[in-house]
Amino acid sequence: DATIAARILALRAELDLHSHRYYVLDEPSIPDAEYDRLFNELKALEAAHPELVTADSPTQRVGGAALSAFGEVRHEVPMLSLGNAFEEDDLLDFDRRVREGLDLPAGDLFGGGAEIEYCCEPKLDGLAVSLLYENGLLVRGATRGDGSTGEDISTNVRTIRNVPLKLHGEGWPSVLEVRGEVFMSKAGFDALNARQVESGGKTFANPRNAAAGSLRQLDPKITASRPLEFCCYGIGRVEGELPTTQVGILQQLRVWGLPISRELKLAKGADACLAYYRDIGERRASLAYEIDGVVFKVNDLAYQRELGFRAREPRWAIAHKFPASEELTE
Ligand SMILES: NC(=O)n1nc(-c2ccco2)nc1N
Repeated sequence: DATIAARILALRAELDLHSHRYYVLDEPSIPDAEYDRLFNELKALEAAHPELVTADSPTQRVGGAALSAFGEVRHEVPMLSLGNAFEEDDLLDFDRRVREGLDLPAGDLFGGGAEIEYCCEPKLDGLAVSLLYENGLLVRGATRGDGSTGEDISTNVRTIRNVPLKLHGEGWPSVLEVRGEVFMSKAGFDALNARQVESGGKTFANPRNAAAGSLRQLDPKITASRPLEFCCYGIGRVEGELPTTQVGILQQLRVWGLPISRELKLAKGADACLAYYRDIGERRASLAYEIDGVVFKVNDLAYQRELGFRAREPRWAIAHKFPASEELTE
């Protein structure tokens, strides 16, 4: 009846708010035990009134039966990998190529000429994923695959606790494809391997393999049991309005409930990018997740479009890698 339906809607709204504060704002608002109590109350009410269940209810994260195979997804906007910089000079070359590509003055010996603004982030070492939202609802998830065709992992991405099943607030585009990295934290990885040893399951070599193996499970219940996280870093297909800078878009995605990197920064010019690279490099061991470099992207989207994509890599972005860690060379 109406009061039950109202209670169900109130519980969903409250649970979504707590998830948003916990996963996106990093400001938990209630103890986990209280969250679980509300969640169980909603689960019980929905079990008694199945006709009131909707796909965006927090109880609908873990799908049903295991798939026999993954469907295929065609990426309308190709998901490309990044070109690499290894040395400082490679980064300076990148900045020079960007300025040349935009017909901007190369800047005199003393670094004159308007500096290019870059959006800076750590390069998470997980696997790239596309999430498609239509009218604010999560309707599909896909792996990068070969950049043009990926695997449909929609039931599995729904089990990732910090992926919103429904966008927050309002004003989001009717079609919004977001791209980001699915990864496992160092602590989550260690705990998973410990559990695998206990249960006689196989252990994983590193968090990236663990994330890939967990996400590409045909049984969503296994994926749901793995400590996966998602971090947004860009967009694909969009029908509607978005801010006109990379940083502005990411900050807007966060408002709509999508998690972004807490290390996001705007840098003016190549020297500021080098300072960011050095700062993240110094803090790398203490980060909660594995990274293999940092990523610099031209912040102005009009500039990004003007620079376009060379063959298979964006001209407007570069991954600046750290030296491979010593254990890899043993
Ligand atoms: N792995 C990672 O953290 N990435 N990957 C990109 C990317 C890949 C292609 C365009 O952008 N950006 C970030 N922060």
